[in-house]
Amino acid sequence: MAGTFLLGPLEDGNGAPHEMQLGYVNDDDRALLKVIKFASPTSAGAECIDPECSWVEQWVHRAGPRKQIYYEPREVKAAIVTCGGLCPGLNDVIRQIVFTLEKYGVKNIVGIPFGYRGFFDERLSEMPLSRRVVQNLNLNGGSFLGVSRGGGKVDEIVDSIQARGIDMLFVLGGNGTHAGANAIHNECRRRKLKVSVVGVPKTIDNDILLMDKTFGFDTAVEEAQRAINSAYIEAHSAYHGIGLVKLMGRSSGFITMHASLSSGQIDICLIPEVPFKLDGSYGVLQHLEHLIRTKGSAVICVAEGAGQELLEKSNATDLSGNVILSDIGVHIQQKIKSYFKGIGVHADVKYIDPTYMIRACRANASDAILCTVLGQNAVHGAFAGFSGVTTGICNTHYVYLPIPEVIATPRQVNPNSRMWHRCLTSTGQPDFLDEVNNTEIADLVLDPN
Ligand SMILES: Nc1ncnc2c1ncn2[C@@H]1O[C@H](COP(=O)(O)OP(=O)(O)OP(=O)(O)O)[C@@H](O)[C@H]1O
Ligand SMILES: O=P(O)(O)OC[C@H]1O[C@](O)(CO)[C@@H](O)[C@@H]1O
Ligand SMILES: [Mg+2]
Repeated sequence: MAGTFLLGPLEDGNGAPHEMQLGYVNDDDRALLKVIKFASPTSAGAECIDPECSWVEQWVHRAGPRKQIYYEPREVKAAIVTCGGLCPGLNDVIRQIVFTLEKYGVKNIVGIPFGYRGFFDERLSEMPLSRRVVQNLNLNGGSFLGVSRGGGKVDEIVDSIQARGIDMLFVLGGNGTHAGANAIHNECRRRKLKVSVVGVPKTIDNDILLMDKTFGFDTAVEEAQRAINSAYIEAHSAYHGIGLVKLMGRSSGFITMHASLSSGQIDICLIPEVPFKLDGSYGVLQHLEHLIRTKGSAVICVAEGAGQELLEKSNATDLSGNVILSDIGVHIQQKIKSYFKGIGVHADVKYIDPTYMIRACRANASDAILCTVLGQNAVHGAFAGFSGVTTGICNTHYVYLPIPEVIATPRQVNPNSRMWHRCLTSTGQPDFLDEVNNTEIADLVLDPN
């Protein structure tokens, strides 16, 4: 059921609509996924398939509107769902999906409330969406539709999709949400349902593979700097002041690394990807003592997933099965206090945990643009007949990627990358490991993951 997509209500000189001849993406357009040819596996940030670092060209579908579309817009029912934790820009993406669907001529657009839960909790009703409803959503953080974790069997969700007559499902979420979206896509295929399931990756953690970044990340970094700046001011205004800021990042330290770099106020940056020890020689506490004795103050930025091996495990999980982490921020705060008490040196520790404040704010300008492009491309992808894909930006180009490829593992900071080395140069911190563990660094350097 292919048709022609008119690019908006453009008018000729006489006020009559006309068809845009340019501006479409050709189905065979591709973007190159990797753009560096590494000469050696030891080269900074290298990702190699063999010791020679053989060059493998990997191409992905270019995103954007196609001249031929797969659905008849007036017959389409489209649904949007937002799952997982909050992220700046969710409302911007919802808004752009609705705008773009309406441009195609889709009339039947609904929001599924509170994540996947909205598909199976009978107390929750779908929300009709239109330009009028979503017009000002971008002015606020959060999700207009609500979010949730956990629950819902894929079978039941697909039963619900079938019963509601949904043709296009736009799924905004992180790794877990995308795993769900892929399972929904597979089940729809198994039942031979003509449903396009298209993802838009959402995560302040920036932990989705293959993409330059995910929406919400820039805003999170910018907001994190406010907390870092407060910690810096507190630390520098106190006698032997130590500021400690904990930021989100369950398994990836991107927010912590980028906020540390951009603020320029961090002396010690701790992320999940790089092991460290607190006690003993080469430990964080000893370096902190050195900073207090030489500079008089210090600021530490730690990702929530860092140093988990130093803490007692709770083994508890959230509703989605994600491990509930022990609080590394509180732990470090206590360790600093008792260390300085033990050596008889005054230390004034101020601990700031801005995590939810960072996640709940509205998107900044650069994320607002990214959300606009991703939201619009999600709709173009569905109309092109794609399913089981997600939208992203790779090497500055907008593309569609198969969901399994981007969620195979969480994307992590490569400790051998130039960016981590820039961070170390900026903070001036040493490696917080003793000689025995220094072999672990060598392992990390050679491991592209
Ligand atoms: N493997 C899976 N198959 C089907 N559904 C899943 C799977 N993993 C997670 N989900 C569902 O996806 C939704 C979101 O998952 P989760 O809470 O892990 O958030 P997320 O999308 O990873 O976002 P965040 O980055 O905020 O953690 C939940 O409703 C969860 O039940
Ligand atoms: O407290 P919640 O809502 O489960 O979310 C916390 C999680 O959200 C994330 O930011 C991902 O969205 C993780 O880094 C963090 O562990
Ligand atoms: Mg997740």
